[in-house]
Amino acid sequence: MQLRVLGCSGGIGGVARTTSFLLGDRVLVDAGTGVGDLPLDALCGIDHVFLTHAHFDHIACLPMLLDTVIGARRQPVTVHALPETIATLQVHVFNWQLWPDFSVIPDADNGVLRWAPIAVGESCDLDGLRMTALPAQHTVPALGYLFETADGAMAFSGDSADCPAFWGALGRVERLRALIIETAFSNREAGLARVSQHYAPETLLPALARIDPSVDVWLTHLKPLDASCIVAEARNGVHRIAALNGGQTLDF
Ligand SMILES: Nc1ncnc2c1ncn2[C@@H]1O[C@@H]2COP(=O)(O)O[C@H]2[C@H]1O
Repeated sequence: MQLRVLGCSGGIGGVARTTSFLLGDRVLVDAGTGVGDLPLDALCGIDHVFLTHAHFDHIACLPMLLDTVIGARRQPVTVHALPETIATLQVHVFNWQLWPDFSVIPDADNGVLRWAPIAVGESCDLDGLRMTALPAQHTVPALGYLFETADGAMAFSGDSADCPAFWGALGRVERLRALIIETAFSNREAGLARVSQHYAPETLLPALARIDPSVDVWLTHLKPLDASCIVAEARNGVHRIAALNGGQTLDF
């Protein structure tokens, strides 16, 4: 299966788009601003959205995606997320003030938006792709995800500060090919990384020591002003470590 990076930046400006990955044709992971670059037929083909958390940079395009595709959908778009994330979006986004409640549009029995609560450790099987919710540690309830096919597995941290349970879960994964790990801040912004619950290289490197050297490490959610500095600080001489880029594809 192919993962296509629609967006992976920790900010905006120029070609930067915020977090969203397309797995195959039907599954979206997060719905940041990168979703808006997809052609209309690709938008209409999205059946599942897996959200890591409710922050704006990860959900910005979800409301407009639903409004755009409603006329082409025979089945709802299923949005998988923690119950707390769903509650936040129901109260603060799909509240008829910021945006209409698409879970009851066109009518209450046939909403184009279907909420599907998911818990840490829970899996969802979709045509040869297994999605498993992984623990994360952020300022709001958050998840990472494990993507598995018959060929291999890839893990995504979502937005997170150091999370021993995440690394523990990865230790039990067979055929882990790649890790997409957020490293939002450089070491000189370590204080901000701490309060906003993100990695900086100084907190990432000790955790990475637990990961087999054969696993490719892709850094994501880099704050644009510090991106090159973050990558330089994160190189550990053990793993292949590089910044994820918008438009890039990864096979797993
Ligand atoms: N005190 C703070 N707590 C949380 N986020 C903050 C704070 N100050 C600045 N931020 C920024 O707000 C952003 C919200 O989204 P992120 O978690 O991706 O990254 C966060 C930081 O860049």
